[in-house]
Amino acid sequence: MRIKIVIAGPRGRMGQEAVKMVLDEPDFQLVGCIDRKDKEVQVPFLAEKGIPVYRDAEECFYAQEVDVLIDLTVAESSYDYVMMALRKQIRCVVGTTGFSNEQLQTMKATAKENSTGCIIAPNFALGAILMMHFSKIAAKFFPDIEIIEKHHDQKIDAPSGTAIKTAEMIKNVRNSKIQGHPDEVETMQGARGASDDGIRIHSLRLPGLVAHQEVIFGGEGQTLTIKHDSMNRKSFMEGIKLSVQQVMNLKEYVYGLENVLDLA
Ligand SMILES: NC(=O)C1=CN([C@@H]2O[C@H](COP(=O)(O)OP(=O)(O)OC[C@H]3O[C@@H](n4cnc5c(N)ncnc54)[C@H](OP(=O)(O)O)[C@@H]3O)[C@@H](O)[C@H]2O)C=CC1
Ligand SMILES: O=C(O)C1=N[C@H](C(=O)O)C[C@H](O)C1
Repeated sequence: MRIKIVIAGPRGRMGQEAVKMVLDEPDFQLVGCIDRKDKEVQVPFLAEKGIPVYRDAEECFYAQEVDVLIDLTVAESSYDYVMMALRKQIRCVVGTTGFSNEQLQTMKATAKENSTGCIIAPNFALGAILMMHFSKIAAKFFPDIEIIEKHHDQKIDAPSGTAIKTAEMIKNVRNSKIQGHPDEVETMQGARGASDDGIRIHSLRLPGLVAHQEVIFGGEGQTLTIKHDSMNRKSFMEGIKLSVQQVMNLKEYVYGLENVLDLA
């Protein structure tokens, strides 16, 4: 039996790539898409294959038998789609970033209440998962850390979901630390970037970029840089594919792809 999938956000940069990936994967079946624009708006590949596009998520979930919702939209809509899906015991694979902690906690609780799998992955690129994993290891030895994330200039949220997740993973192994000079002064607001428990996060937005992150560790007489670059959005597709396969066997919420990979 093929896994029946609905994609939310099929016109987006990620959504278009995900539509191609799902259509190319013999074990997957794209049964519909959710798009906020009218049905007349053409989404590449969908019309010619006769795949229905729904403006209303409720209508989509009512009309189609769905195993997995893949959401690649914005936090505001994603939260509503995911909550609706989980309440109908439809598993979710979510790449969307920019959720509040409260939204994440509510989705977690709803997945549990409905015994339904939900993978929220701020980054689906396997290299990015390793970059975060290696950073967690390095942080045990080098507690002075700055994260520089660089993205295309159409990205809405800052810092990136990946940078937030990286800092969170590091905080699990590093004691709280105020970095830099204790009397440090910003003569221009924002010069030192954001601070998450002392870890500095800098967000660059430029045309020409896709998705890139460096985690820089400083120690006595040395620095260590762990860096990952996504050159295109195909880099995320292997992780989405894996998440769809894994979520079929899950009955709860998982935040981060490292939790379904064997990194030992
Ligand atoms: N986890 C990962 O590995 C990755 C995650 N991302 C994340 O995925 C998300 C999508 O990224 P990307 O494809 O570049 O973004 P795009 O802006 O290209 O696509 C977003 C899509 O969501 C739609 N959308 C926007 N607002 C709403 C709304 N209120 N209701 C319904 N649909 C809406 C947009 O429609 P419209 O055109 O009408 O605005 C568009 O089709 C982002 O959160 C991004 O951070 C991105 C890359 C990798
Ligand atoms: O918006 C993007 O493009 C990306 N968003 C994700 C994030 O916020 O970390 C993942 C990747 O960096 C690309």
